[in-house]
Amino acid sequence: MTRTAMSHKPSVPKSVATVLGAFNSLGESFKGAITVDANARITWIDDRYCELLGIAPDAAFVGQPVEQVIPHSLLRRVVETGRPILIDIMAFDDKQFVVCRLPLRNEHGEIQGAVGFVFYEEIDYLAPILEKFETMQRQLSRAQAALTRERQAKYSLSSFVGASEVVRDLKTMVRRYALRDGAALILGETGTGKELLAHAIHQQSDRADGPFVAVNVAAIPEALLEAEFFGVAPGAFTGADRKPRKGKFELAHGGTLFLDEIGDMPAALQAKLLRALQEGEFEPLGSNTVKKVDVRIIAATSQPLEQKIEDKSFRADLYYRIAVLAIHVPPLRDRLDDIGLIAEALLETIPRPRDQHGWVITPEAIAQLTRYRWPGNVRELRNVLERAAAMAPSELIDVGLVARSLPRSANTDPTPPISGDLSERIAAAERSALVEALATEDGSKTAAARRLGVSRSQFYEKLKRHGLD
Ligand SMILES: Nc1ncnc2c1ncn2[C@@H]1O[C@H](COP(=O)(O)OP(=O)(O)OP(=O)(O)O)[C@@H](O)[C@H]1O
Repeated sequence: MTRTAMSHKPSVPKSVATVLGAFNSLGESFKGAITVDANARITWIDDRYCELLGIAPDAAFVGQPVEQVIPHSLLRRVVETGRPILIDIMAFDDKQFVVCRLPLRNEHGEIQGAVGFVFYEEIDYLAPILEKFETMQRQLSRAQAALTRERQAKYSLSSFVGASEVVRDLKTMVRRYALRDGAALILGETGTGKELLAHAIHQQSDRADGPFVAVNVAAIPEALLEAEFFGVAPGAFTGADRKPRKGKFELAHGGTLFLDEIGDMPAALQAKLLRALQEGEFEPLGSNTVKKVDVRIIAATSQPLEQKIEDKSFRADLYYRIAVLAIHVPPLRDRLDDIGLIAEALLETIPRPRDQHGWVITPEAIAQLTRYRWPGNVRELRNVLERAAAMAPSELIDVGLVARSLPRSANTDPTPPISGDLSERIAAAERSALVEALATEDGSKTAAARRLGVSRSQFYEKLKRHGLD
């Protein structure tokens, strides 16, 4: 139907007239009706509804999209889905009305349009429905507020504990990258704090007020990944799971999408992600219309992506797109100076027995922690401390407790705790450095010597002196 100004008053469609007669008998409670055509353009509005909407009955509304006259109308949904909305509540000013929307079909069952009826009911039997509606509205806004809080970044840069030089450099880089809006890639072993840094980048960026949405690519079954990322359009599936839902991309609109373990992303999804990054748009599953989004991607991986590019399991073009801002998080064994600070910060978060003030970790216990290689990094450190805390008879975490909480392999190193006079302490520190360098370099003496800045022969001589050869 074309948009025509109304020169004469349109008449009630025949199919509506009978129902209208019945509703008219409700008297004051019936507030009117409206009909639209198959394109959701208004074909008729009854006088009482015009009055309610505050428009003149002879206004030029015929032919206009229904939302232009009634912004929250759902009649378009009824013509598009062919499904009635038998009962609903719609607000006008400070009053709430009960509305009923039905599709109108021709004799072949084809959708011709829809009709909406409006009731205002002060009599008692609608009060429970309205009350329930208001309660649900309240619960919904509480749940939405909780969800918004949940989607805010949980950590700031100060949550990443550490004062060593590598960590200070890392934080400087994170601050710099936070101010740029491009995709970023965080690389590092498992448990090094990559997710924590992604939160921090978001929190320091102009997107801090927007959502922070995290997806662990490796944790989602491949068959569900696309729907999880890009959402599902209405009617995309005919099976049980046919509910339309938003994907993480859309949920992150205006904010940051953190893709953990991006190296595990299947090839087909990599192509879609690349397009979404390049064009800022994507198609939900089962839809042929594109959605535009404004999302910053921060990806993380503990796998060597270059190797995956070589064996063709990761797209080079996607890698170059996300690796423009690349951050390498060093493993914990490369920042052992920070272990005391990190351990103390982690202990603060471990519940302590009721009558204690707080955990106290002894210097010897910290020294013991620095002798381990930490393949699971800070996450493993937390586990070890939790184990020690669980065994502790008091608030004191001492070297014995730590030794018992470390994996058995860690305790095979017979390095004594650092104590005694200065020469003994220097000797113990040297021994510890030798063990540590060897562990970091996977037993390679040449690399360990280089790491410590001594010649190979000096290194061998020291190993011998400490009984480590
Ligand atoms: N420097 C740090 N200071 C304090 N806590 C840290 C630090 N680094 C990591 N953590 C804590 O260690 C745990 C693991 O960190 P996170 O999940 O960020 O690591 P990740 O590198 O993303 O791990 P994965 O690769 O396995 O996903 C978290 O509880 C985190 O809060």
